[in-house]
Amino acid sequence: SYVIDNQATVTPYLTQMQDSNIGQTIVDMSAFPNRYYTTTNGVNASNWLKTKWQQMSAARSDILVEQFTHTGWAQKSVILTIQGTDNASEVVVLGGHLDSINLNDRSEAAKAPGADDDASGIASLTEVIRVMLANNYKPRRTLKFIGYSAEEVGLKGSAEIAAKFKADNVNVVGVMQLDMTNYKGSAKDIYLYTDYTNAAQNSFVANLISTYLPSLTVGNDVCGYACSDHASWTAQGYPASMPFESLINQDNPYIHTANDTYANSGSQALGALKFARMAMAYAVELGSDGA
Ligand SMILES: N[C@H](Cc1ccc(I)cc1)C(=O)NO
Ligand SMILES: [Zn+2]
Ligand SMILES: [Zn+2]
Repeated sequence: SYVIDNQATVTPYLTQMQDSNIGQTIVDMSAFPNRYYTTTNGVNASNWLKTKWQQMSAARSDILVEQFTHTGWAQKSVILTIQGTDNASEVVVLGGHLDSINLNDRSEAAKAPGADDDASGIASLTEVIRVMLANNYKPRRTLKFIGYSAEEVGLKGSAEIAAKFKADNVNVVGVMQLDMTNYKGSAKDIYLYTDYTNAAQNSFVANLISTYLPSLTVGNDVCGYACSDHASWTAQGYPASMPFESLINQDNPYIHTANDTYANSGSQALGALKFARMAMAYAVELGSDGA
């Protein structure tokens, strides 16, 4: 249910979240020459994320980090699962994509740092995981953090994963997509996209922001097409939301080029921290619900 009743847990977690950690993850992840879904660098970036999440969660026997092998390309998606305690059959998904693209060069040596698109989203999710683990948080529902492969070439990774979840009858009660969280292109802080998403969950996310992050301003917009991995989940009938950094006509001009760098996001991660905190509130409020 969309009742907000975990302030005692969420509020202290939010204060522990740090932009410096998010910034470091963006720097580390955008150091790969590219993360394109068919290159060696792309495969290495996936393995790097798996190892990072595995090392973070090594002490927790209720946490599994695995890679999802896709059909027809080498770069795997990465899934970190925190098994729920007494309502584990209900699943909450938070995702971002780990691949990147340079539209002018798809070769092995292409420069596609993808700092904002979408190292920022992965870094935001990683800070959520870090603070949850630092506090030994144990959700009642199962939480799945997913770094999708091959988003840039038609949401291929999330399409396969969402279809598999549906085929396996997984009861996903909510999905949040973080794709581009660190470039402030518009006046407001967070824009909830209303197409290819779920209206009721979007209202819940807006309520989470006004409850936990009252200084942040919220807007709405539409993509007009299936603009990120949330659309793969919506296509399978699951409720998804896509909080985004800007209005569609003011999106980061550097994406999909060699210039999507941390420096061109202002060499800061205060923007991504806002999204990380929103994601934390979403994950704990939904994750803490019993059957
Ligand atoms: N198409 C998306 C970028 C993108 C997503 C939403 C909006 I609004 C504008 C641009 C993409 O490249 N995701 O990786
Ligand atoms: Zn993206
Ligand atoms: Zn992109």
